[in-house]
Amino acid sequence: MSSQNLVTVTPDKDNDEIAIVTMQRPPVNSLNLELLQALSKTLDELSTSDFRAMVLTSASPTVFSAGLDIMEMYKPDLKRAEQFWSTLQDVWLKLFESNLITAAAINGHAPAGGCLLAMSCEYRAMVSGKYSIGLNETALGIVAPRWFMDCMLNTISQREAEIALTTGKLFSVEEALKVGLIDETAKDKEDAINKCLGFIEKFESIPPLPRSMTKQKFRANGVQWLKANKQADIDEFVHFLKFPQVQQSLEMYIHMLKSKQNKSE
Ligand SMILES: CCCCCCCCCCC/C=C/C(=O)SCCNC(=O)CCNC(=O)[C@H](O)C(C)(C)COP(=O)(O)OP(=O)(O)OC[C@H]1O[C@@H](n2cnc3c(N)ncnc32)[C@H](O)[C@@H]1OP(=O)(O)O
Repeated sequence: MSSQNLVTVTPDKDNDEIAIVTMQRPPVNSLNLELLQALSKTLDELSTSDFRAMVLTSASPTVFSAGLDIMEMYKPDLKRAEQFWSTLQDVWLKLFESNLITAAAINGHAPAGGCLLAMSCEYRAMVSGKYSIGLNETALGIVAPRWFMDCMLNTISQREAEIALTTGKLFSVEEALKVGLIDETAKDKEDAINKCLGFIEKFESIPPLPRSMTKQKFRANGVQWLKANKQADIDEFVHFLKFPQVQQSLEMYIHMLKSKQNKSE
């Protein structure tokens, strides 16, 4: 699949000022360099378009996004790893600070980088079911970067965030609702999108510029550090990938994912 098709943008059927942005990298929308590049390009295009709002969702029936593609971190080509991390930083900054009203219709699992994308939006409706969402990096033997943490702190309390991150917690849909990691539950994807549209409607009579400036001021603390330390953050990521223990943890995690599949056959 060409990178152009990894993300689609379609106007909402009832309101052409709202973009439905769909990630479609089967099987689980894991965020590899190409999907991140497609998201980055989409966010650039949206920022200069007539759309005033976007709903981020997924074409998978059970997964919003499985987070970063682990294969980008396992025995990586270091030049590509740099580009990968830099593109992830850009996607996060563009989404977190977007002038548009942003909402996530979380139609399935959203671990780690998937949770980051959802938390970067202003509103989250998640389909009920046996899905999970959270920053589970420590469970993989890796450490969520500071800006992932800042993003979670913009969403739930510091105490809940610290416990969740140190334990690598993946919240069930009910737990996520209880701590405020999501705003609403939905019965299916269409319902989740409708709930996001309901949130977007609240801004019908609010002028866009003061709205987006207010949002960006609220979010400024979280982004300042990354903007000032972009290269240092890339260097740290690449350095981190060189640790044998990190590679070993990733290898074990990949085996675990594959054996999980064998068990259910
Ligand atoms: C000191 C400070 C230093 C800081 C430096 C930075 C350090 C690095 C920090 C990096 C931050 C990382 C963020 C991340 O996002 S890591 C990724 C975390 N993701 C996960 O843990 C999710 C893993 N996946 C799952 O749990 C399940 O796949 C899921 C529940 C999402 C769906 O389950 P389902 O049963 O539907 O699907 P399968 O498990 O059978 O998966 C289908 C195939 O997809 C492959 N897969 C799944 N997830 C990933 C992934 N994240 N990356 C790559 N590939 C993935 C899976 O292996 C199956 O593949 P095959 O069909 O080939 O077997």
